[in-house]
Amino acid sequence: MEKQPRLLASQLLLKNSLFEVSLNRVLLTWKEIPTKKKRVSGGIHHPFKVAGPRSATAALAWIASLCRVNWMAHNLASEFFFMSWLTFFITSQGTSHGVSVSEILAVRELDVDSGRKDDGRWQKMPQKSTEAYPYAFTVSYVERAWQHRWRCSDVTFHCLEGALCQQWVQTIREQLTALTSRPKHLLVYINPYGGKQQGERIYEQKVAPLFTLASISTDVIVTEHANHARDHLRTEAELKQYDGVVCVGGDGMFSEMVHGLVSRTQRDNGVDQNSPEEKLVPCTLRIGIIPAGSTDCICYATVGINDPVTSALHIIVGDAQPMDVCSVHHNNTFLRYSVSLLGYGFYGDVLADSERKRWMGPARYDFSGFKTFLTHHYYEGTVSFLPATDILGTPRDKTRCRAGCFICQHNGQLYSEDAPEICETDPDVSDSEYKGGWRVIRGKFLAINAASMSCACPRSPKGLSPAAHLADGTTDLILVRKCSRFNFLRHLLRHTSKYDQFDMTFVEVHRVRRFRFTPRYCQSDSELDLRENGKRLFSQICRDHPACSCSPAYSSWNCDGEILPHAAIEVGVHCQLIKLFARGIEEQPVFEDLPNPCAV
Ligand SMILES: CCCCCCCCCCCCC/C=C/[C@@H](O)[C@H](COP(=O)(O)O)NC(=O)CCCCC
Ligand SMILES: Nc1ncnc2c1ncn2[C@@H]1O[C@H](COP(=O)(O)OP(=O)(O)O)[C@@H](O)[C@H]1O
Ligand SMILES: [Ca+2]
Repeated sequence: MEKQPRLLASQLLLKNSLFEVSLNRVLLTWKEIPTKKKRVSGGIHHPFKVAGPRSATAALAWIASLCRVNWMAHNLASEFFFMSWLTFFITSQGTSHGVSVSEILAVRELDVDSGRKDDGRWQKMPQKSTEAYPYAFTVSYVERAWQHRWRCSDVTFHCLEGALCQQWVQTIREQLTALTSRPKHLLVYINPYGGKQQGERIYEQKVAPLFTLASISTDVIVTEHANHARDHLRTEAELKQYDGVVCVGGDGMFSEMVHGLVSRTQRDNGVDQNSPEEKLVPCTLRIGIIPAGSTDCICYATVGINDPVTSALHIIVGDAQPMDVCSVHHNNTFLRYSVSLLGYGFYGDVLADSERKRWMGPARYDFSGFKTFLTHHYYEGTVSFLPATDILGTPRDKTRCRAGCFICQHNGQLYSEDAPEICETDPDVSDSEYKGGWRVIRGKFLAINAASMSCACPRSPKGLSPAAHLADGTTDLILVRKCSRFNFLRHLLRHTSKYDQFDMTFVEVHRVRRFRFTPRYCQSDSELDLRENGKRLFSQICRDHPACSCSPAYSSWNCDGEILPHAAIEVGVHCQLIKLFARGIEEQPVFEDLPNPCAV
């Protein structure tokens, strides 16, 4: 990294030891000044002094718990490396600590005499420092914890003189003000009925205090009915005064934000959403999501964890992650947008069944998932798709979409240059054909899924399509053909293990820019409206299947947790149409459970 000029450098007291503290445009660092008196015996006390547990006993307990968790999570070989790394970590004499200025949340002066911070919070002051170093300031910053979690950590420095203390506070504040990507004013929507109905509590207890700490002002709306947030965003909200919109809820609530914002942007720019070929205008406002839902796959796949504090901190530091959005049309009429899963067959049936069991909370998906698995329905139809052949990456890659993803950058660039679509030559598949660059596949499917991102969630930490990208302008079309119950179970279980769910003869996956689906029994003139005419056409099917152990003619589409009213749809991907307050999943050291000691 280019050496940055120092803005400030002082000797300050931290936990009764003198530290050389320095600040430049990118880093705040503090390094203990060794004195004979303060020499620390046994390495364990030292590295944890600032960033970890507050005593050696606590540190040992903490390490023990990490080992326990790690033992369960990793195999023996990785355990060995974990212990070697930990031994190195414990015995190293590193005493420098650093935090990136972009991850400082706030700085405040401390009223040492009263032992009270200027935000009204109390803290215990060490006796020695109050006497010798009577002025103090506290820096709150992002600390990385286990499995992609972020936490707010504090470090308090004590100064000999009040002027020096003020100079530090003022300089850090100036640095923070210069970070223009940080939001100052947010519009927040809370769904009080999402997930375990904890949205309001989560916001009040975990998120609002962090926004206050970071001097972010908010207008908060607790939604009163479904689509309240969508309609407010689309028509009423005075968006110019906000730096972003935030929802507290699940993927359904996030979908409302996307619909409100995307529709508003198209309307303001005179774009007709009903035309499937229309190029949509990207939204400028960023969307934040505080997870309080049932699946929380948007958070899981963009941040790495469904943790409200982590998501709030990503909003505060002003992260920006572009994301693809699929538009779904039927007969040149706009139906919905999708950012995660479009699923026909299995996931459509799970959703349709689970909607009647909302009272069960998130467990409804497990119940309906099991029930749908037992029914084992398949659906006939034709899938046509435009393969994305001009891009980097395939759905079978081992690499994953991570923070600063090169594939998303590269393919996003291609998309904005409107690169021509190139098509493969004839395939050697009996029930598929090519038509003008489109590939056509007819068959009987247990599931047809389009994953525009990995769709990782607590039920499936690697997701429906582990190598899918958040912002590459494509969606991964997964076709699961009719197979035995046993094989389908094997396929489903592979979503929860390290084994490849696509490496099965009845599963195929294609990275596509557009696709269409037409169910076999689709009436071309008056297309069946599933919402009004939800009954399944068993009688038609039974003529084809005399034994009558058959499936209904139609499933429904699960579009990010909403049921679509039509089975025949056309889908197009709009590259990087929206931006989230996120940065993609950060790469972590091999042993993810360890905190980052911020050593420089
Ligand atoms: C026998 C073991 C089966 C394990 C299968 C696990 C596969 C799970 C993949 C789930 C992908 C979920 C993609 C996200 C979909 C959400 O948009 C949607 C709505 O979420 P929310 O608003 O929070 O309610 N969730 C679902 O459709 C749930 C699907 C669950 C299927 C078991
Ligand atoms: N106040 C409300 N009352 C009823 N439904 C609501 C309300 N606010 C939002 N919704 C709807 O609730 C649905 C589920 O919300 P979501 O936050 O995604 O929770 P979950 O993850 O449990 O499905 C969304 O489709 C949203 O439109
Ligand atoms: Ca994508």
